Amino acid sequence: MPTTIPVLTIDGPSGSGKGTISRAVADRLGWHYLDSGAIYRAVGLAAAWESIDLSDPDAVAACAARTEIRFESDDAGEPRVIVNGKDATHQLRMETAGAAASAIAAHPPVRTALLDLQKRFRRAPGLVADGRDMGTVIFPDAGYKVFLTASAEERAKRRYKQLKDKGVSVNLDSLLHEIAARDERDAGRAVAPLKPALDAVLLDSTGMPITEVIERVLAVLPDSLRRR
Ligand SMILES: Nc1ncnc2c1ncn2[C@@H]1O[C@H](COP(=O)(O)OP(=O)(O)O)[C@@H](O)[C@H]1O
Ligand SMILES: Nc1ccn([C@H]2C[C@H](O)[C@@H](COP(=O)(O)OP(=O)(O)O)O2)c(=O)n1
Repeated sequence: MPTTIPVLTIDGPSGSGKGTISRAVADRLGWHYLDSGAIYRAVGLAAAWESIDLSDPDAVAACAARTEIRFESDDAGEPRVIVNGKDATHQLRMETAGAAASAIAAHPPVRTALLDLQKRFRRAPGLVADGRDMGTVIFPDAGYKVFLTASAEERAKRRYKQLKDKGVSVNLDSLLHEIAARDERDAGRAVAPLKPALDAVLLDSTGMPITEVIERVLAVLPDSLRRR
């Protein structure tokens, strides 16, 4: 039976603001939130914990199928990601985890193993789904789709500031290099590559304050859904 639970997809490259904007919009709407990148990051981390060769599609897919991932909030309401019972929130945000996620995400059997898990996030009253293939593969029937971008330089600067604020020592040039390499791999893979859905609204957030991006994304929805 076709579902009528509304979905807003927000896809785009690393550092474009998907997580920040998706969380804020989900909060404003009172909808659920799917951080699909955290799922790929968690599988990459779990595979590393088990010393699995990340270039082995079947071994990583088997690991994806048995990895337990829980999304929780701490006492301050901050999101925590628990992987196989361990709080991996901090580790998952490192660029090394992003690179591992991007590597294992290129394997078709890994993506297949994670399909149902992602689709199950579609629950009433609605879902904001953040990733690379939310509007193209996971929720192609979503009524509302945004493809969020920003220049590579701006995205690297945002990530630099984000990691520095977390006390992580980083180098802007190497971040720019890593982000460009990840963009290329995510957009160049054969299965579910990073690309806008044909029916997505393109939004370039270069130089645009977060508050304005949130309003522009909310404007994609009809009034009836924006009112709570
Ligand atoms: N429009 C914006 N202007 C300035 N900084 C932004 C903007 N959008 C997001 N950021 C900041 O950039 C960093 C990366 O954003 P994030 O939401 O993690 O991106 P993504 O999920 O696409 O990788 C965060 O520190 C966030 O606060
Ligand atoms: N739907 C998704 C989400 C993420 N991935 C892969 C590709 C990305 O480089 C990594 C990490 O994604 P994530 O959204 O956490 O990364 P950023 O926050 O955008 O830097 O996972 C994917 O292939 N498909």
